[in-house]
Amino acid sequence: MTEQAIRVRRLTKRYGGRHAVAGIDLDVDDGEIVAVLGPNGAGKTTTVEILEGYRRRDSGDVRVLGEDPGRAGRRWRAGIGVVLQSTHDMAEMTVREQVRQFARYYPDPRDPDEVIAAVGLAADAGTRSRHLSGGRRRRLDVALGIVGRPRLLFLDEPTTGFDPEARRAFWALIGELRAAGTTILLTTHYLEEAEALADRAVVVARGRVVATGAPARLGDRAARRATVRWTEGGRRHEVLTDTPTREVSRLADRLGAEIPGLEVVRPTLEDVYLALVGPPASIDSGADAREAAS
Ligand SMILES: Nc1ncnc2c1ncn2[C@@H]1O[C@H](COP(=O)(O)OP(=O)(O)OP(=O)(O)O)[C@@H](O)[C@H]1O
Repeated sequence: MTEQAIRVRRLTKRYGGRHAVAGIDLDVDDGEIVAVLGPNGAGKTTTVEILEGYRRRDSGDVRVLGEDPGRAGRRWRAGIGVVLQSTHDMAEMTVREQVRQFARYYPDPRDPDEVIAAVGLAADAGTRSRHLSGGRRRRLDVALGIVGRPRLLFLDEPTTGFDPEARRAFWALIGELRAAGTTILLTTHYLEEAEALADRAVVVARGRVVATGAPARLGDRAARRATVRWTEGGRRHEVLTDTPTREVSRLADRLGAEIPGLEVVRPTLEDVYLALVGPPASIDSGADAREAAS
C-alpha cells in the first residue's frame, strides 16, 4: 500500500503576533522515515503537535493518515504513536505496568512484554520508571509510543540528552521499526541522527522549510563544492570549486608533483546546515565543526 502518510500545505500558526509556523509544506510517504531538522524555536514541535492533533492550526491543509488531525476521532488516533519531548509522569508505576496500561488504549496492541524486550528494557520490566536513567526512560517512552502498533510514529527529539552509546542503541531500535514498515516523522537537532536514520530530511528555520532532500545531499550544489588551498610564493591561496580533482591536477602541472601545503576541504553536513538555517545560536557542535573545517 503506497499512500501518503502525511500531506501538509501552507501550514501556519501564530502565537500572539508572531508566526511560529509560516507556511510549511511537508510530504511523508507510507514507510518513509523523515527527519525535521532545525534550531531551537524553528517551529518543529508546533508543526508536529498540529499533525498529532494536539494543537490547532491557523490555516493550511493537513492530512495525516488520510484525515484532518483537528477533527479525527479515536480510530485515527489508534493508528498513530507519539513520543513527546517531555513525558507524562507515571513515575511510581513499573515499566511493565505502564506498557500494559497503554496497550489497553488500543484495539490491536502488540504484546507488552515483546515491546519491552524490543526496546531493550526486559531487565527493567519490574523497575519503577522514576528509577530509570534518562536513556532508559526514553526507551520506555518509545515502548509506549509503539505498543499500539502504529502505522505512523512521531518522535520529538527522541535522543536529546543521550550519550553516544545510548543514541546508537536507539538508532538500532528505529532500524527495527523501519524494517517492520513503520512510517516515522522525527524531529532532531542532530544532523548525524538525520543522516543515520532518515530517508529524507526537511530543514526548518523561522517557521519555513529552507531545504529538503536526502540528508547527505542537503544543500546539494553547496555540498559538492570543495575548497582547495595551497601555498605559493610564500602565501596561502584558496579556490572554491565544483571540480577539485581538476584543480589539484592543474596545480600539480604548475607547481610540481608535491603541491606545498595542499588541502582539499569539503563542507560537512553541519556547514551546509548552518548555511541554510543562519547563525548557530543553539548548535554548539556545528560551531565546532565549522572551526575544524576552516
Ligand atoms: N504555547 C506557546 N505560546 C507562545 N509561543 C509559543 C508556544 N509554543 C511555541 N511558541 C513559540 O513558537 C516558536 C516555535 O516553537 P517550537 O517549539 O515549535 O520550535 P521548535 O523548533 O520545536 O524548537 P525546539 O527545538 O526548541 O523544541 C518559538 O518562538 C516558541 O517560543
